[in-house]
Amino acid sequence: MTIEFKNFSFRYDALVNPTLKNINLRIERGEKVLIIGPSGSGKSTLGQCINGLIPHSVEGDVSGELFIDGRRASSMSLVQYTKQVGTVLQDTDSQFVGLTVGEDIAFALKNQQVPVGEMYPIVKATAQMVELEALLNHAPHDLSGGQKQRVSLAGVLVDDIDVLLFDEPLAALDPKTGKRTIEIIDQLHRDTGKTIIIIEHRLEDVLTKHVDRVLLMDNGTIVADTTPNALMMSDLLETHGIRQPLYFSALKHAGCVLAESDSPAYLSALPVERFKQQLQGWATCAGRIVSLEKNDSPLLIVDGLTYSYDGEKNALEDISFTIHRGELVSILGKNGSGKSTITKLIMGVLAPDAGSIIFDGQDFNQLSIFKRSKKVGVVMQNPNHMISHHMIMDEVAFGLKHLGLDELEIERRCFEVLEFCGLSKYRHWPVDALSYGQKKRVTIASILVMEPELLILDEPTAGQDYRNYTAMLSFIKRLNKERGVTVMIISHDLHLVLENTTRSIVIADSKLTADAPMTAVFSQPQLLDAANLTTTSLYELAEQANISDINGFMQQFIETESNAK
Ligand SMILES: Nc1ncnc2c1ncn2[C@@H]1O[C@H](COP(=O)(O)OP(=O)(O)OP(=O)(O)O)[C@@H](O)[C@H]1O
Ligand SMILES: Nc1ncnc2c1ncn2[C@@H]1O[C@H](COP(=O)(O)OP(=O)(O)OP(=O)(O)O)[C@@H](O)[C@H]1O
Repeated sequence: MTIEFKNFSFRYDALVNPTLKNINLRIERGEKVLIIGPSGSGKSTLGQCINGLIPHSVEGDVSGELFIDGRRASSMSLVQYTKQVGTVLQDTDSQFVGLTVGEDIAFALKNQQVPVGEMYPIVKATAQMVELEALLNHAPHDLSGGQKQRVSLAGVLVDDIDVLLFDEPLAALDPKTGKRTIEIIDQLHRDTGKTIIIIEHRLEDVLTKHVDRVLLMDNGTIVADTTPNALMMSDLLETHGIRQPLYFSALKHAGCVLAESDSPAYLSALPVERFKQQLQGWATCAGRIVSLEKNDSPLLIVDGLTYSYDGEKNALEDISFTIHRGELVSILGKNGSGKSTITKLIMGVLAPDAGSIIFDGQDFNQLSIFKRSKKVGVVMQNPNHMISHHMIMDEVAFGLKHLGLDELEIERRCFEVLEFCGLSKYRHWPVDALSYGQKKRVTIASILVMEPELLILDEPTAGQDYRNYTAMLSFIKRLNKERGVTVMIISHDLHLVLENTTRSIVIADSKLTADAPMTAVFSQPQLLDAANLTTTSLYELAEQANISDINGFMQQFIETESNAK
């Protein structure tokens, strides 16, 4: 099945200017295409044109033509689209139709009129692919963020359709599941010859497997349509604010000169042997040992925390850790290991079955949710779960209004935070008119504006492009350094954790498995494996180049990068 856009433009009804401008693009049957680009550049909008949500569910003006398999898309019904294009959306919550995980996966099979007797083994095998078999009888809405994403992934894997569209499939997945997902998609592509379209910010993770073409979007247009290797050799990533893969940056820092024929887009294919000496030379400049500064000022002491949702299986088991004033700590772990549950217990949304939470010397279990929320600000994973106002400014100002501050002060603080979060030009916009990544920044702004003592960020960079990611992290770091806000980041983003936090707390299968400086965590493959984390491409590069002090190599990289900013 071919997809062809001819002089295609689209303008959302709510907006004055078109979001897609004069798109000319042909995707052949069986191609595997990656779409990258800054937040708000129009990637999801293009995806929605391919799966028919535009014009069937979203209103706006279309001009030009879109042909699906030679057929004019404007004459197709939504049902006709869904028979040809399967989608995994960025916001999985809006995608569930079944009461249980099993039903949800089976839904596509029902549509394909597969006999009930044949459904069960197919559902089970698909659930196994994405490690969901133990959750088949659970309600999708009771799952963790990453587990939900696996359910929608399984839903399209069983679909017998020609084109599979993945809109940020990795955003909520733990690194190992993310890697596995890319492998599954690749296998599916090779076995079935389906057309695969992946929209993703995590370029490096998608490129662990072959991709035929990369489309780079910016400001509603396709600014490059090229191969991954050619992309890497160009300055397009830098120009459009997209992060290069870590190993690629490290090679450049070490002065290695790469050519397109070296397959720079794929670490597995790179002739690392040739660069060994240079990398080793660069690594020996490092040789620092990172140790944490002693900090004797505990802010949050979690002791023996245990919680079960169903009274049978513990979602958290005897978790103890201390966060000191002024620290920037990360919490890492598998999907469903209990990370968000810790936040819910700290905030008082859930009460622990056992254990205590002491904040600034006070027993938090004795305080109301409201009192806790004045001290601890939480930014949840899914922005659509947090936003309750129609207009952006109202959303950000809400908490301050509740505190009874005067209008001018509210406006000043909101503006400052919106500016920091790269949102000031949108402040009078409705929230609905924002992309997912932009909405995420609104939720961060609405919490930051309250100036909490402890800020808990659940996946702050999911769905963010590198420019916004860097701006936001430098804001968080400034808050941390200059205003002394203590920060706890729950994340699957290993780059973020490695480069921005000093200590990592690792949870695996409801238990705490490590609490150590992050470079120490990242140089222990076994520990990472148990928590479904992966080694980063920096680690892999260092290993392939026989570098003995991998910890030092990573530290050297982090310092070089932060000096370059
Ligand atoms: N439902 C909508 N109504 C009005 N405008 C919208 C709507 N959805 C998106 N937009 C606008 O279209 C622009 C592009 O959004 P889109 O979701 O396609 O970007 P994206 O490249 O996928 O971004 P991200 O990486 O942040 O998800 C956004 O700046 C936003 O203003
Ligand atoms: N409301 C709920 N009802 C029942 N079980 C739940 C509920 N919320 C979460 N769980 C279960 O508790 C466990 C821990 O979930 P939690 O959301 O804390 O995981 P997480 O580490 O934050 O995962 P992710 O990385 O996917 O966000 C999971 O197995 C999940 O299925």
